[in-house]
Amino acid sequence: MSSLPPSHSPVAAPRVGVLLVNLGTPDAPDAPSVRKYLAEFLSDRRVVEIPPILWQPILRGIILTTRPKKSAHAYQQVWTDAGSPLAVITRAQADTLQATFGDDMMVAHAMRYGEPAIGKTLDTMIAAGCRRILVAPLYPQYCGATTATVVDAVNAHLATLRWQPALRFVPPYHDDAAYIGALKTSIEAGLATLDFVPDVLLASFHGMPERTLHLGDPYHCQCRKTARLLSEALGRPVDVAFQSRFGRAKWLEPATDAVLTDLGKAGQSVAIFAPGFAADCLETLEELAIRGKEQFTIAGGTQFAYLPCLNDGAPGQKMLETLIRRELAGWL
Ligand SMILES: C=CC1=C(C)c2cc3[nH]c(cc4nc(cc5[nH]c(cc1n2)c(C)c5CCC(=O)O)C(CCC(=O)O)=C4C)c(C)c3C=C
Ligand SMILES: [Fe+2]
Ligand SMILES: [Fe+2]
Repeated sequence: MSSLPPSHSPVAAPRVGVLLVNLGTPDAPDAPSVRKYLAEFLSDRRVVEIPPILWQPILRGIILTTRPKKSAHAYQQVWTDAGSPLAVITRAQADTLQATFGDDMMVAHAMRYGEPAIGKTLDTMIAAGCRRILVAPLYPQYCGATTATVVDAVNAHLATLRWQPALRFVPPYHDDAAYIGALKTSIEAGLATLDFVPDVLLASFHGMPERTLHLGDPYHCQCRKTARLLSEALGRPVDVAFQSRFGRAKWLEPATDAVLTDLGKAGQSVAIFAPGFAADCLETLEELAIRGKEQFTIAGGTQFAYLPCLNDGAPGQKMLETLIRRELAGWL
């Protein structure tokens, strides 16, 4: 540092950085905060592929005037003293990895929508000396609406920089032995706490418009492959359903709510879990554990269990460490 001319901007010692990225969540469980979040999320052309000239009037005129109040009510059911579950858990995942890797490496987290924003977090990492950054989109199954939009946002920020860091991305891990093994351990631990043996194990993945499958998005096939490998690892069948339908288009089927209703009517017991979510969030805690249970019970079902996501538990953290160490080869 001492050899730099006085006019030279300060240069931190070089480090490797890891950036975990998840979807994002509102700042508070109230309608204005949810509106701000949904406006950013649903304006992403990777998420809603309708041309903006047609979509923006629908978004601004209908969706953002009606949905925020309803969604805020849903967020209130799952909000914690520390904040939105997705934010709390993602932060804990990054903090635990930071402790694992130690101070030679910097572990940060960011959200694709809302805070902490990807651009600002990359700036902080670069200012701290991260000249090599590994970005880990926390989506096991690749999807244009999730993984690709993270890659787009990171690259868009790099396009604004004079001095770019070297960049790598953790690839989708839907069939990785470390991921399947972590799911198996976590699901078996969850099943061991139940006072019944479920007739059906149901893996619920976030849905997508069906047309994305026909357009070549590998998401559907990767969800199916995860379920098949998990079924082989557990040594028993795993059924698949897709949740959280949004809008009027046809989405991937079968729909989770319809499957739960059918299982309730048939008098079958169920343990449901969401392997596509790295962290519990609105879509798992409210849609599955609360509303899904209601749908199942109203249909006549009696034995229902929701098993948590990998979150910041030991199996999930070990898996993230394994994936990250592998992708850092030659950098550490
Ligand atoms: C895990 C993968 C996800 C895919 C694929 C995905 C696609 C997708 N989602 C919407 C619309 C909404 N999703 C919402 C919440 C939400 N979605 C994911 C993940 C995926 N989405 C997560 C982790 C969350 C939870 C965020 C949280 O704060 O806990 C919402 C907001 C909530 C609501 O108003 O219902 C919407 C809207 C679309 C349209 C889409 C693909 C086209
Ligand atoms: Fe979603
Ligand atoms: Fe498929």
